[in-house]
Amino acid sequence: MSETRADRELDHADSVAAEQRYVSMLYDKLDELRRYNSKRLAETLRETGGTPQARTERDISTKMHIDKLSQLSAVENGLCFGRLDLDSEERFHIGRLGLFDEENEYAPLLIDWRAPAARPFYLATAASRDGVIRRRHIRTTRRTVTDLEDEVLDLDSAEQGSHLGLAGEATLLAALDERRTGQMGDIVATIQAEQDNIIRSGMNGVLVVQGGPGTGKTAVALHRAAYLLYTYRQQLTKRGVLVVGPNKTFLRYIGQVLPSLGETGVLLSTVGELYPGVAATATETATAAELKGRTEMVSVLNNAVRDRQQVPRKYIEVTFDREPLHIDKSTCSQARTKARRARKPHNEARKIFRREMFSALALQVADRLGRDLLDQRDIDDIAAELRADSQVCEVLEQLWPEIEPTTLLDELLSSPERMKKAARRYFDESQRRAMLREPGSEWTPADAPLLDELAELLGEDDSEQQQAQLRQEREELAYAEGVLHIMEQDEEIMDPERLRVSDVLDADLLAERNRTNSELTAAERAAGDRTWTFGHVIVDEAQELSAMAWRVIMRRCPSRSMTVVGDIAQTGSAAGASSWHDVLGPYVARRWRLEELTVNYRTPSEIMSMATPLLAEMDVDLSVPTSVRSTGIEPSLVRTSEEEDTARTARLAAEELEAVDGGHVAVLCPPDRREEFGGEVSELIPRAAVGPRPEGLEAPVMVLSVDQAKGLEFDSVIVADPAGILEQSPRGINDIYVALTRTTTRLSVVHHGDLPAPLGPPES
Ligand SMILES: Nc1ncnc2c1ncn2[C@@H]1O[C@H](COP(=O)(O)OP(=O)(O)OP(=O)(O)O)[C@@H](O)[C@H]1O
Repeated sequence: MSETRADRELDHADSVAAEQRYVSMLYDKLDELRRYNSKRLAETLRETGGTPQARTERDISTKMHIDKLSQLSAVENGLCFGRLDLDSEERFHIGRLGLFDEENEYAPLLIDWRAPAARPFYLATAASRDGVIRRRHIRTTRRTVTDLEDEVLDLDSAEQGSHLGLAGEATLLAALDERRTGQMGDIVATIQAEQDNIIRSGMNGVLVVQGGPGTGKTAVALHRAAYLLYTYRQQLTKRGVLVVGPNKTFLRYIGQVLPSLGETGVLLSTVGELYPGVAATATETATAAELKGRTEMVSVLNNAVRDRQQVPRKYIEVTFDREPLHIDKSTCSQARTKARRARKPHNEARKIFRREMFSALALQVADRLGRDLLDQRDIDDIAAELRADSQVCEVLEQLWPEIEPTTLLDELLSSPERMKKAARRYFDESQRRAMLREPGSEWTPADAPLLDELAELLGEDDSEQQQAQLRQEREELAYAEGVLHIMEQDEEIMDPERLRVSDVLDADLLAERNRTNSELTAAERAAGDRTWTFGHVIVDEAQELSAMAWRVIMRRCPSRSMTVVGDIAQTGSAAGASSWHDVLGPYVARRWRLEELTVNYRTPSEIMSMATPLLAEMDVDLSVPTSVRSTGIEPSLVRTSEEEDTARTARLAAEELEAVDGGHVAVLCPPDRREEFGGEVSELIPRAAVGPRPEGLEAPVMVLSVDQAKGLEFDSVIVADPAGILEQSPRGINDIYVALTRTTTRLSVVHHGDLPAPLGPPES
């Protein structure tokens, strides 16, 4: 007898009910663990005194319970999302962390998605089952099971399978159709096979992940960080993992993904922030940024440092011991050669220069007094007097000053003479002029790698350490506040009657305890330390980095255990990459491996049909990713007049905001018209955010230039004045390509005059 629809619905309801029982049991287990850790933490925090060793042990156990609690609170949503039924009649539930049954020989109740046993959940196909007969996707809202999707892996399904080989297609599409929230979410429940292979690729060496827009490169990179931390925990907790992103807005956009996977020990940073103590956020011309990003700058900076190691033309006369003393060319020249030969950074070699100078000058003074009458002790005394003499010291300071990276770079970039001396072999006059600026100007992102390079050439100094210390203290405080917050949340869930943690501890006190026990995670310590080297480095939007920025990153990762993620076709900055080989060759020759992602999860096929022809215009040999979704919504072309285009765009933004019903809209326009469009849009939609402010991600509408929207996505995108974008960008077509592919659903192009050629033929 054939199964009726009603039968199937009944079966489905039974299955949902059975899964609900299992999932509820898992949440009970989670609560039990939270209660246990919370109690243990409260106990350790209340203990005082004891031997230093007892204190250290207590601190370690405090830290352990805190980490465990934050991990347990991170997995609250979507704790369990899958089940595997195997040929062997075994059944495993898959989720965000591992849970075990202590009373039953630690049998697994829930398998961490990163464990080898969970792998078939992502990889098994009907053609290659790996012992799996059924894969079940379990959808939940809070603690309630809302739906199930079963994939029976048999030959029938192998024949009917999705043409893109997608696993859990309905669950995947449901996830992709959700409104965007302004924050990237994790994809742990719906990782696809090609993504899983990259996530679990071995840690050593450089892995390059090339993929078109929306192929999940960022998502994959972050899940890979979580996977590596799980698999190589010992190695990586010591040195930490660094994720480098293009700007602060992007970092804020991706900031919740790792915590939602229970990982907090990862440092997210821009290249600029890797130089602690300096906010490199000012803007400058694209030309200046591009020139500063070239490798020639290494020689320029080297010259600029050597230019601070002077010898007088003849001599400089000072009065010492009421007699004239000549600080002469030959003495200085010999001391300088010795100091340079030591091959130490300038500020460290300075000590050698001074030591040589004081000894030589002491001999000069001794000669004057009659050297035969003096023994070595007398000469040492003279040298000591010279060291204490302010006039002598002042001259030596002029000849070989102690100098900080910020001072040197500021003086170099604001002095045509210094620039000429250091850069004339590499940059012509107009290029040098393009880099010049007022003394004391704010730092730009392209300055940060130069400061970092200079820090290497000059050597460490105290001020940098002090800044690092300050920053660390701030972070400790923020961390402690976070801990209290987590503990309070847990208390709220479990035991409202108990003494609140904040009644016995405050954030300052907890930060103080952390400071003394120095049990910060590697990532937290690394944030304030320029010389920190990481266990693994992940670089996102890697195509945008200049040659100088790559040098900073490579210095942070001498092991070259790296994941480099990007899309050569999306390179927007003139200093960015046009081939991975050019970028990586200088550091690892050909020893890097390439993986490609081929499926576009973000941009619907209707929009890719408009974006794809642009690839042909770029000088890149890349295939177009295939869209998973089509929405039936064609891109809309809105022709307007030059005078009207801002007002029309603003009206359209308001209409789109209604259409996306609680979703997010972006207006992407040429950089120099951002304020103009921003002003008009804000008048109509006061909550709109103009420019790349991280908190702008929460606004319903953002007005951005294309480079500021890199890596982000929106429910609706309006590309305003495409001709202006093409004209103003060093890689205009790439920018239009990026702009068109930021949308998950709706796209409009507002143009005056004919639509620029790459977007289609002129309208009749
Ligand atoms: N397996 C998946 N399951 C669910 N969503 C996914 C999956 N893979 C990617 N996505 C979603 O697709 C969108 C694009 O992902 P992501 O931003 O990582 O792509 P990208 O390759 O970095 O894009 P771009 O280079 O254009 O910035 C995101 O919303 C992401 O959550």
